[in-house]
Amino acid sequence: MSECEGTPNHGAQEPLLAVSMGEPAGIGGEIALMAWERRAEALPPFFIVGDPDWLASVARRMDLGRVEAIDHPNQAIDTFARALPVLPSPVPLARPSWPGHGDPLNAPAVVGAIEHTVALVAAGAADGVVTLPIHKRILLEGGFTHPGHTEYLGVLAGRHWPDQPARAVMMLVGKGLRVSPVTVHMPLRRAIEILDRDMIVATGEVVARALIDDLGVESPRLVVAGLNPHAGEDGRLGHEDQDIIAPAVATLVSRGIRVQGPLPADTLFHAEARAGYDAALCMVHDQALIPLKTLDFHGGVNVTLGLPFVRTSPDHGTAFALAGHGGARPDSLMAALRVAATMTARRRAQGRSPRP
Ligand SMILES: NC(=O)c1ccc[n+]([C@@H]2O[C@H](COP(=O)([O-])OP(=O)(O)OC[C@H]3O[C@@H](n4cnc5c(N)ncnc54)[C@H](O)[C@@H]3O)[C@@H](O)[C@H]2O)c1
Ligand SMILES: N[C@H](C(=O)O)[C@H](O)COP(=O)(O)O
Repeated sequence: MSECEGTPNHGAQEPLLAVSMGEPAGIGGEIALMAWERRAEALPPFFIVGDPDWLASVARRMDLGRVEAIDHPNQAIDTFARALPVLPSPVPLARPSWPGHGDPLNAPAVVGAIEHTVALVAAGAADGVVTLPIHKRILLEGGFTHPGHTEYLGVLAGRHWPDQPARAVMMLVGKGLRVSPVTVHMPLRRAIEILDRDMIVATGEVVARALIDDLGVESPRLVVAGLNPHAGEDGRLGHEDQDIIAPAVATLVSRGIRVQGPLPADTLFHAEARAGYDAALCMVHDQALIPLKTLDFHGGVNVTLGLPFVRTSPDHGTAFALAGHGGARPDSLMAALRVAATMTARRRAQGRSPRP
């Protein structure tokens, strides 16, 4: 497992990462400033896409870092040496933001920053996207219609790269573990209702491809978790394992992917089990994210696979209770920046980077 320890390639062209501002009332601003203060710890240069006044006020309140507005991403690398660069997003905040008090009226600015960040990468102005956490309920109350970044980034990929079919797949990576949920942000009851063979096969194919191309695993070994207790106990504790998951695994095997399953999920994540595979496909969100966040909450990184561009994120959310109080740790964001830099360097070496 190398993603979280990987150092960026400071070669001829340094990776430059565009970071969307996320929820302004959350901890995103302060962890970005903390990460900038620790830029000497093998962090790639990055700039925030968002509201410069908002970030400057976070910096003043928390006595953290320095902020400098830039007009174009090509100023970011020079600026990064003396201040955290902020490129104004085309959609300004509607109202001033207070730590811990998200405002749905600011949702268009939060979403606008995500959109602009992807547009910059599509235009070749940055290598990859890192997103600061959004607050999903507040965005939904503000009119956003997508349940998370992962789903929306799939839509934006189609908008900017119409000739490159994308299937956005969530993967969380942390020390010794990579997990991908097949169903993501939806009620558990609905996830079980819609789970089908095609979804598992499509997710498995994206994961296997990305492990090779983006994460440097030459011959990936996948495992697929069962859905029911003990993977259904041969149909006595539920039918999905036999009727849906086993046929999906057979299809993946027939397509040349090294994969086993369905395996009982309760015994899939202990140390010896983890040593036996490179990524686990899980059937529902929490089946994947609980083990990852338990093992490596502060080092975990959320990566979106299957896109024409690199996107990573810290594995945590807006942590409203911490915002403005100084207790937030920047570790997961720093890991996300390093993983994005490693992935973009790899894509550049393969001739797959949008940045010339
Ligand atoms: N990438 C993202 O945009 C993302 C990821 C996860 C959750 N979220 C969203 O964030 C919101 C809040 O979610 P939540 O409360 O379930 O999870 P959370 O990750 O915000 O907080 C969970 C716990 O971890 C702590 N914590 C989180 N980040 C920390 C950090 N950097 N340093 C120290 N402690 C930290 C919090 O104080 C809290 O106790 C929700 O709307 C959720 O959807 C967004
Ligand atoms: N499920 C993710 C997690 O808990 O880390 C989180 O909601 C972020 O998802 P997006 O990156 O799709 O917003």
